[in-house]
Amino acid sequence: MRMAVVGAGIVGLATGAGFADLGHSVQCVDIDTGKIAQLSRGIIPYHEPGLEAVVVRNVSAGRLTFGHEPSRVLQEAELVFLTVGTPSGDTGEMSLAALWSVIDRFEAWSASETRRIIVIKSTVPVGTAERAEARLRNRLPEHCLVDVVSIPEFMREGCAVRDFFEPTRIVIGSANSEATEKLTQLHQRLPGPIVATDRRSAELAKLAANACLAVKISFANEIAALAEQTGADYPSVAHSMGLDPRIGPHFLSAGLGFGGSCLPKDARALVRMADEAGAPQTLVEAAVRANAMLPLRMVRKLEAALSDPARRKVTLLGLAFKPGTDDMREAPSLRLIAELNRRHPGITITAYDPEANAVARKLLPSTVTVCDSAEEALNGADAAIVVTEWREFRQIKADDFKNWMNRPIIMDGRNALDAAALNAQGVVCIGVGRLPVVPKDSARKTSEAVPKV
Ligand SMILES: NC(=O)c1ccc[n+]([C@@H]2O[C@H](COP(=O)([O-])OP(=O)(O)OC[C@H]3O[C@@H](n4cnc5c(N)ncnc54)[C@H](O)[C@@H]3O)[C@@H](O)[C@H]2O)c1
Ligand SMILES: O=c1ccn([C@@H]2O[C@H](COP(=O)(O)OP(=O)(O)O[C@H]3O[C@H](CO)[C@@H](O)[C@H](O)[C@H]3O)[C@@H](O)[C@H]2O)c(=O)[nH]1
Repeated sequence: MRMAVVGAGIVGLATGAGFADLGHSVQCVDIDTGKIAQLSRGIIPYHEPGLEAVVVRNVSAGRLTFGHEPSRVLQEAELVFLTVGTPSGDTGEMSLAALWSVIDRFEAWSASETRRIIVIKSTVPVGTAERAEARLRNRLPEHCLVDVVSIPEFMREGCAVRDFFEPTRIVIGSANSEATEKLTQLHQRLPGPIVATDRRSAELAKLAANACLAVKISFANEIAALAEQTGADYPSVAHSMGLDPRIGPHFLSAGLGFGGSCLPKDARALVRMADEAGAPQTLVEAAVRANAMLPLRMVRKLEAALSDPARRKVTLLGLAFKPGTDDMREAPSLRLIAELNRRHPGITITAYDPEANAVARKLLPSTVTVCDSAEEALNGADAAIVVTEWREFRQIKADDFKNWMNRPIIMDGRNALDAAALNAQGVVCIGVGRLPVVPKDSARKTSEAVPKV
């Protein structure tokens, strides 16, 4: 099938390259001409494991091409995926500016051509597919028959390629049975259940799924805080909870909370949309509020372990919003840096991320020194905070921490390190929701357990 993808970002590129790999002829279009120039040379503009190989092999096979003019795609492709960004507006609403700008530029196709299907894959408020179809039908000549369908995307960054080929589910929200049939056939080569539904239900299913994940994470973080206050060990609590199949083990990790370009913005958008619809989402609203407090909570814990932080050097291990990506959109590291600078003006901050350093250097204030290795960042540091649980950080030995740092104090914001082993070897490693470190040779009371230096 001849198809086009408009918006060659994380979703668009994985989708386009994926369908090309399944044998279709795909053109990926983006208004960012720099990005298109890079892609045409086989350069992937961001870190996404496995994507380069799929792009390169399909470009070589002539199945995947790139362009920067969305207006004519309906003349050339019978199926168009819209994967443009839908960022947060000023009050949490989702901005559909990019989506409407694409829809309003589509030119008519000739009367001899078949009906077109436009699939909205971007995450959008409920009712958007209907509005898009009405807008197109108003503007295009009568012979241009078009169906706008919602197939929300559930892939995760860092495993977008795997998630394309092994989706958890494919939700097809359509008002036209022929379109549903065509799209069902198209997706049948992929594993995962196909849910055929209406457009509004598909749109809400996407927003609700991300909001549910956000609520689960905030719940985990609040229980972890309670574990700290009551002397329980949160990872053990999470393990026990997760063994109940009704709860499940996923998305129960406590730490610095959820970031990225999806969970925070989609949860805010759901709250905003729900307020307007008269069905307030108080749980999701609370989850967003609880999440926003976590960086400050981490800084307070650092203050409990380190006197006069303004005169100290603190290292952030990890900057990306999660491992496997160089994406720093709404990364917890950004809020953490802002809190450190706000509460302790003059503090020295160094940072290192295995993949996000280049992005970070463009994004971070000049007060943060982005280093090329963990060793360089940790050199002479008075404390470190594990912000992103990259595997590389688990491999740093206790002796390395002790040799490189001025004081080996690690605030493990993702419970990623082996705290017990590090503590046993003289490194103070303080996790989230964990029992405080009790030095072997003393019977200190809990509140005195971590000596302040
Ligand atoms: N990132 C994810 O893992 C993920 C997963 C599922 C769903 N989503 C949703 O999918 C959508 C896209 O997300 P993303 O992370 O791929 O975004 P992205 O920012 O990586 O990519 C969006 C692309 O759209 C392009 N674009 C913007 N306006 C355009 C226009 N008028 N014409 C052509 N191209 C245009 C941008 O230049 C950019 O390359 C969002 O709605 C997001 O919420 C994202
Ligand atoms: O137990 C957990 C799990 C995740 N996180 C954090 O939550 C954020 C989001 O993680 P994840 O969901 O893995 O990343 P995304 O790539 O943003 O994927 C989410 O957002 C996408 C865009 O909508 C959806 O398609 C995916 O299904 C959904 O998981 C990250 O900051 C993680 O560190 C936690 O704090 N604790």
